[in-house]
Amino acid sequence: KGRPFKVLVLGQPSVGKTALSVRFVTRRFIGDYDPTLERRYQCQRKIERDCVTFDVFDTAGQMSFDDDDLLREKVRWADAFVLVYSINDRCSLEECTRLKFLISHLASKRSQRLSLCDQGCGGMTIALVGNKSDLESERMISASEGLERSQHLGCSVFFDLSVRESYQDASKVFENLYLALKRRSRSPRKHR
Ligand SMILES: Nc1nc2c(ncn2[C@@H]2O[C@H](COP(=O)(O)OP(=O)(O)OP(=O)(O)O)[C@@H](O)[C@H]2O)c(=O)[nH]1
Repeated sequence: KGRPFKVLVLGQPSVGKTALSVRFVTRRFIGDYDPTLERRYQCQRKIERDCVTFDVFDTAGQMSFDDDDLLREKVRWADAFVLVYSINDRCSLEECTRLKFLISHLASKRSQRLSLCDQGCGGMTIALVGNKSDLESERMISASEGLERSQHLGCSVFFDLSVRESYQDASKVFENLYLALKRRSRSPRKHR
């Protein structure tokens, strides 16, 4: 109790990682940010009966992890992950797939080294988020394709949403991620 729930937000530049994190923490949609900065935000939410402190690490897109060491450090830090793509950019969805395999690889090395069952034998709690659904006319990835990909990648949470239009949806990403991790830690022996 009292330990923050640490969430790492990842994805290609300009998909809306900062917009999503800021929307969740402040309820506001803020249009433009300095793309070079990494930011960390904290906030508290009551979820079911728990008072949860969220620690959200919004990574800068440009460091899209060609450098494995940087990512390794962050994977070690995080309890759960949010992978963001933009529904009008297919490359950004492929980047989420790449990041999922990269973080799984780094996390499995971590649990092997420690030889412990960490959050369900190396399984990870991940949300896949397709952002900018307000740009319907530019859509390249349907919601059902996004959902299918999330299932294929073993993600616990999927949303096709617009951070611009919905605080509720942005907030649910983080809340559902917390609930998914909680469910999972209740059954720690379950393999994925
Ligand atoms: N139409 C629309 N634009 C959005 C939405 N969310 C974010 N944007 C815009 O997308 C652009 C990039 O948003 P950011 O939040 O800076 O994206 P990021 O992934 O943090 O980008 P980097 O910091 O470069 O990694 C900005 O111009 C936002 O206003 C959305 O839901 N709809």
